[in-house]
Parts: sequence; C-alpha cells; structure tokens
Amino acid sequence: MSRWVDWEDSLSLTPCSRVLLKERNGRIRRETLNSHYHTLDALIGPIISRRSFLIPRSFISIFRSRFAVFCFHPRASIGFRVEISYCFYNVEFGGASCTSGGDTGMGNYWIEGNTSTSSNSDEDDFEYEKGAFFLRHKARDMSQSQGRNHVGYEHLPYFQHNDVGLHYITNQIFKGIPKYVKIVEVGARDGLQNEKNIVPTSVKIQLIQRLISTGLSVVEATSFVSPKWVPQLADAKDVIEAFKSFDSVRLPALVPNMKGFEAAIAAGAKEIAVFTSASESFSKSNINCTIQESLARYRAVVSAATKLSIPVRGYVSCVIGCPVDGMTPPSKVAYVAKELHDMGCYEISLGDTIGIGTPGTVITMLGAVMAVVPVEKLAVHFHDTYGQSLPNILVSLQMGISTIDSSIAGLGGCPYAKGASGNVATEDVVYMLDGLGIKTNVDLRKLLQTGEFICKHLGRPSGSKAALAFSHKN
Ligand SMILES: CC(C)(COP(=O)([O-])OP(=O)([O-])OC[C@H]1O[C@@H](n2cnc3c(N)ncnc32)[C@H](O)[C@@H]1OP(=O)([O-])[O-])[C@@H](O)C(=O)NCCC(=O)NCCSC(=O)C[C@@](C)(O)CC(=O)[O-]
Repeated sequence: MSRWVDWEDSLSLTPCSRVLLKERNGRIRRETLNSHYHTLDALIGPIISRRSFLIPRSFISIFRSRFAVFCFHPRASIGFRVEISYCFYNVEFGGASCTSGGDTGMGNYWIEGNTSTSSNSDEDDFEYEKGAFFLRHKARDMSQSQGRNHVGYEHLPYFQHNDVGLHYITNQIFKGIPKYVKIVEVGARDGLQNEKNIVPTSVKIQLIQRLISTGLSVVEATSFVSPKWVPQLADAKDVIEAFKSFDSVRLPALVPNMKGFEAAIAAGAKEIAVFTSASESFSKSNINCTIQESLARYRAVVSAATKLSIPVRGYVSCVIGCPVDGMTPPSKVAYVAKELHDMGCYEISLGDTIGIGTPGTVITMLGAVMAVVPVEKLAVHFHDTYGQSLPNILVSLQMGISTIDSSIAGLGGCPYAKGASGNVATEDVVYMLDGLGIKTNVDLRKLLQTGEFICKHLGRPSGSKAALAFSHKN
C-alpha cells in the first residue's frame, strides 16, 4: 500500500500531524506540526529551522541530498513512501557542510499523521450579507461580471509558489522578516482623494466591497475632512453608512478635527485615523495649523474616541522630506510619532508623502522612531515617486515592521504635497510578500481584478507593475 510521489506533489499535512525525524546516526526525534503544509519543501524547511544543529549552509547541503519520507494514515498504519531528490533551485553554496549535531545532512524523515486532500473552496468563496449590501458570490462570478475583456489570471505560474517553506528560505538572508504582514489598504481614501473627476459613491462602495473580498483586513474607507479642501471625499458619510453593519473588516476614516470625528461617529465609523506631519510647512498646507496645534486637536479627538472605545490610528507625513522644508530630521519624526503614541493611537503610520526615501534614509528614520515607539506599533506608508517603495518596504520588514500601507493599482497622492505620486501598489506589495513567503491572507488574483475594476472606472492604466505584467501574460 505505498506509492511514490515527487517532492513537488501536494502533501497537505494538517496541524498536530506528528513527524518522526530520523537522523543518520539512527536517533529518532518527534516533532508535532503547528501549521498546514502542502509541499515537502514547506514541511522540511520549518522543521529543520527549529533545530539548533542546523546552520544555513548545511540547510543547502541537506536539500541537495536524498530524502525518504513515509506518510502514514493516522488510523491505519499504511501510507506512501516519498523519495525526494532535492535540488534547491540550483543554488550552490560551495563547501557547505553540517556542523554541530554532526551527521544530519543525509537524514531521513518519516512522517505520520493526517494526510488529507486540501480543498480550496474556502479561498474561492466569499460571502457577506450586511446592511445595504447582500453579496453571495463565488470569486469566478465576480470575474464573469467584469465582462469579456476581464483578465483571468487563473493560469499564472506565480500562484503555485506561495508556501511556508519559502519564508524559511528567505529568512536565511533577510533575517527576522515577519511571517505575517498586515496590509492597510488606503486606495479608497488616499488613492481617490486626489482624483479630479468625482468618482460616484456607488463605485467607491463597490471598490471597498471588492477590496474586502480579497482578504484585506483593514480597508481605509474615506475622510471626514472639509469638502472645500477635498471635494472628492465629500460623500464620506454615505460611504461609511453603507458599511455601518460590517464587523469583520476594519474600515477606518480619516478625521482632521472634532468636527470630522463627530461626523464620522454619526455616520457609523468604528475606527478613525488622525493625521499630522513632521514638517511644519506641510502641516500648514495640509491641515492649516502648526504641528503643535494639530497635536492639541488630536489629543481631544483621541480622548473622545477612547471614551467610545473607538481605536485611533495616527499618521505622520513627510517622514523623510517635505517639498518646502527639505529633508526631515529623524528626531522630528520620532518626536511626532511618540506624541501620537503617547496620546493613545494604537498604531503610527510613517508616511513618505513625496516618495523621496531610499533604504538608507528609511533605516535612519525608522531607527530614530523605533527608539521611542515600539516597532509593533509602527506602519510604513510609501509613495513610489522614485520607484523606491519596494526596497524601502523590504528594509522596513528587516527592521521588524509588519504593517504596510498600500493602495490598489498604485492610486494616490496628497493634494497638498507638490510632487507626491501614487502610493505603492497593493498588488506589487502582495506579489513581493508572497515571493518572500510572507503571509498576508490577501488573494492576489482578486486584487488584480479589483485593480482592473477601478482603473476601468478611472480610465487609466494601473500603476502596479505586477498588474501590468500579469495583464500582458493573459
Ligand atoms: C483641517 C481642515 C478642515 C481645516 O480647514 P480650515 O479652513 O482651517 O478650517 P476651519 O475650522 O476654519 O473651517 C473652515 C470650514 O471648513 C469646515 N470644516 C472644518 N472641519 C471640517 C470637517 N472635518 N469636515 C467638514 N467640514 C469641516 C468648517 O465648518 C468651515 O465651513 P464653512 O463655515 O466655511 O462652511 C482642512 O484643512 C482640511 O479639511 N484638510 C484636510 C486635507 C486632507 O484631507 N489632506 C489629505 C489627507 S493627508 C494625506 O493624504 C497624507 C497621508 C495621511 O496619506 C500620509 C502621507 O502620505 O503622508
């Protein structure tokens, strides 16, 4: 009752499956899985990574060796045997050898536990029934509704490469990168606020619905700012009201003062964001007050929100530089971030509003902020003016940041920041994170379809490089 399978074959081991690890010296170690594994490389990588005897170089040599893996059904002691001839993407690390613990490089693995066929049906389904909306779809229904020219994305080889083992591999180089990243989608607010032509409220609502359906857990919905300053978001009340009874996803709204806060609460907002700057000139041009005045305003807003148990996110703009004041001292960013943190903001998003940051300047800025605000309370918010967003995100991940703001199709820009271009595209961020083996719970395929949807409405190509590349392949 055994069969041979290739190492690329689907495995689908569930949490609590037990793995017996047999070393060449005959010693058997028992491991209990704490995650799902669908491929052997995903399984073996994390197991090895937990073992103190392993160093990265020996990891490579292990993967060049042959493995025998036996999988047993838990209730019957029968199973299948897997023999893996592992060539690690042709990567050669010359002279690699195992060190302490000795002889594990040619080890065998025996696996016992639940082997089950995996079902993707959960991923394909999305279903919600709340407030003014009633949606009950399969993802493909949504795709069909986008018309004949809709890009399918189903057959892209990319989608086969997302697994946990990848994180183990990338973590060898990018030490300490998080296993999970929370993406804060800002397309419906930051993405649209700069649009000249007013986007119909129904389109904004549809955009938010689609963004939710991709798996995003935070979708910034709108701003309760002066409609004279930002006419595009004058329908904030209608947008928030449409999602009044949504509980599963967080839909924060920006507020610049108490007036905005009260309007947001009246409309049914369950989370808000306040925004200030590390540059005096930008503060003046964006919210018509000094940094200190804005902080005083926000203390009142955060205090009122806290009484209602409304979480408040804080933004600091111009964390690298300002079009008027020039480069921003990192100490100034740290000061403003700490003020927001101390007044009760649960998370501080650091915005490179005009997108001039490079990994070098980002490291310096983050270093200063992390000295005064815990890293788990920080998010990064990059605009892609100089094409530096992804390297900036990568370096932020290495520094321990695990919350990233991004905008569908790379939409965006601040109307009060000359030279500010679009935000980093969510599609590009998810593509990179997937490629690093970092979990986001976001379905790239649905994201691409959502980007296509909004770009069609805006009548322009996507600002996402990944979206453009995928659409050319179809
Ligand atoms: C802050 C204000 C209101 C001050 O604007 P002001 O003109 O100094 O305010 P005011 O108190 O003198 O009031 C003037 C008028 O605005 C009204 N007003 C006053 N407050 C509100 C309100 N909340 N909602 C609606 N209306 C409001 C108020 O009632 C009055 O109406 P009037 O009597 O003339 O008819 C204005 O400057 C403003 O709305 N600014 C917002 C600008 C903005 O939205 N910028 C983009 C967001 S920030 C960003 O994009 C950066 C970020 C977050 O993404 C991160 C990054 O990339 O860096």
